[in-house]
Formats: sequence, structure tokens, C-alpha cells
Amino acid sequence: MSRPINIRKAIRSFKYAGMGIYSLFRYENNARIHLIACILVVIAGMIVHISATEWCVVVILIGLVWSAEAMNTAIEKLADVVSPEYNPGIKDVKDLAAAGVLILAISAVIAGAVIFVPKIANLCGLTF
Ligand SMILES: Nc1ncnc2c1ncn2[C@@H]1O[C@H](COP(=O)(O)OP(=O)(O)OP(=O)(O)O)[C@@H](O)[C@H]1O
Repeated sequence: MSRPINIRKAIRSFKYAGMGIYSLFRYENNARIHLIACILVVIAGMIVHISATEWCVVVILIGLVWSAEAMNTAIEKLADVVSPEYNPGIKDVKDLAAAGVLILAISAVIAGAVIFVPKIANLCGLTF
């Protein structure tokens, strides 16, 4: 027989995840840069009136980039605990984790350009 769902445990997990989100934006420089970029994108989306589908794309990409940033930070912190001194293996691990974020961020910038550039050009009276 399956065990009943433990609501208290689920709420505790949300609390710990919330603490992770707080620590990400409070202490991580790159996460704060992504937060500012995200605020600018949302403001731009409201100004140029992007469609519902475009909002979905923007929101999913923002979530993916933040999520990748959180995973990267977790890997960095774990690596610092495992090996605080210089270690070529740790260098590969950290560089690969950072590459994961960069690849996603580049994809997000390209998708953002596809959505926003024609609309901003239109707003400026330029045909695209
Ligand atoms: N213990 C280590 N051994 C080998 N190389 C390391 C080590 N720690 C960091 N590095 C190298 O330095 C780079 C930056 O690492 P660091 O942990 O400072 O990340 P960061 O992106 O500057 O993040 P943060 O500013 O959040 O600490 C890594 O990508 C890696 O190439």
C-alpha cells in the first residue's frame, strides 16, 4: 500500500528551496545580472506587446536560465567543499557547469532577439 502524502514535509521542502532562491540572488553575482536582464526583458515585453505564445517562450527561457544558474552554483559550492585547493579535475567540473549556463544564456539571447528586434524596429518606424 502506498503511504499518504506528507504535506508538512512538502511544505518544508518548499521552504528549503525558497532559501536556495534567496541565497542565489543575494550572493551570486551572475544570478543578479540575470535578474536585472529578466526585469528589462519583462518591461520590454510589456512595451512592445509581445503575444501570449511569446510570453510563454520568454518565461520558460528565464526559468531555464535561472535554474541552470542555481545548478551551476550548487556544483561550484559542492566542488569547493570537496576540493578547496586547486585541482585540475575540479577545474573541468566547474568550467563544464559554467558552460551549461552560457550555452543556455546564448540560446535565450538569440530567441529574445528573434522576438524583440522586429517589434522594436517596428516601434522605431523601421521596416524589418
Ligand atoms: N579548486 C579549483 N581547482 C581548479 N580550478 C578552479 C578551482 N576553483 C575554481 N577554479 C577555476 O576558476 C573558475 C572560476 O571558479 P569560481 O568557483 O570562482 O566560479 P565563479 O564563476 O567565479 O563563481 P563565484 O563568483 O560564484 O564563485 C572555474 O571555472 C575554474 O576554471
